[in-house]
Amino acid sequence: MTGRTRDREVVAAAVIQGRRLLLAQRTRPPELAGLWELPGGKVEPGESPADAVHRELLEELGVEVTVGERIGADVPLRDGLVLRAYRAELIRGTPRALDHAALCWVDARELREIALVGNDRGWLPDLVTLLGG
Ligand SMILES: Nc1nc2c([nH]c(=O)n2[C@H]2C[C@H](O)[C@@H](COP(=O)(O)OP(=O)(O)OP(=O)(O)O)O2)c(=O)[nH]1
Repeated sequence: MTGRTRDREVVAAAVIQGRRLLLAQRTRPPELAGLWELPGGKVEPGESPADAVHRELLEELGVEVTVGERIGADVPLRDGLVLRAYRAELIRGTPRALDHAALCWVDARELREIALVGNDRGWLPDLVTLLGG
């Protein structure tokens, strides 16, 4: 196959309030079900990463956010996808698990102990720092 000039991006949002980070528990696919992630999803064609964070959090959590700076390193995924994390700040609504099994707010200590999806584990030091841990 030829013609792919850029990796397609998956955005993941670090929503922090006080000293806690919002995590969402995946329901699918089976190998990821039960593990915790930063909410987000694939950037659609023609969409900016910030627009994708905004759309995904509205769809998945029913909230509006403003999107901030990048966090941590790029994580290469399969099929030419690259996973990137961004800070996001809640501006309207209370997060609800519309597309996840559950949500939780974790502090730095809880974050180190929770079962994150494998691809997100490299962000732990960056996230812990943001939480003041
Ligand atoms: N949203 C999100 N996806 C992640 C994270 N870590 C990680 O490896 N992934 C992977 C899981 C999936 O293979 C892919 C994103 O899938 P998704 O199911 O959240 O995205 P989407 O809503 O656009 O999915 P779809 O309906 O098109 O399948 O990235 C993370 O922290 N957040």
